[in-house]
Amino acid sequence: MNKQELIAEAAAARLKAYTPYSNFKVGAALLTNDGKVFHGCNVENASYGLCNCAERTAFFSAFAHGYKQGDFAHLVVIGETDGPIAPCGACRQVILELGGNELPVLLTNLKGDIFETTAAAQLPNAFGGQDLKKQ
Ligand SMILES: O=c1ccn([C@H]2C[C@H](O)[C@@H](CO)O2)c(=O)[nH]1
Repeated sequence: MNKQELIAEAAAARLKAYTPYSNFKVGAALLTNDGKVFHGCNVENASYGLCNCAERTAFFSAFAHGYKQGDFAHLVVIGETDGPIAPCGACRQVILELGGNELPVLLTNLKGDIFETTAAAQLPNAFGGQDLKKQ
């Protein structure tokens, strides 16, 4: 699957977003090394703090289907932003741990602006499992 096809998957995922509160729809497409694509969309809730972003939805769905860090080839995220969408801090933390440092991340918008980065580049000096002292 090429980048444009994966962007199209993310755009399709975006249309499934449940956003009665923000009306801001985000889509994600997470490609696995064996060629499967997991869709993610943001899913909101009247209890605002329970809203889940598109990026985390995609990763959690992939993990629920048995995929794990090392199994992913590419993440694409799309939203209706002026420039390429910028994942929130919580998602950067999750993308890094579940996707791994080197995971290529393509951020885009409905106009086709593209920013290509990696999971680690999106969260410098990250907190991680290595920081947790074993008791
Ligand atoms: O990268 C992003 C940024 C925001 N949102 C969602 C969270 C919330 O539902 C809405 C507004 O913040 O957009 C995402 O899903 N991904």
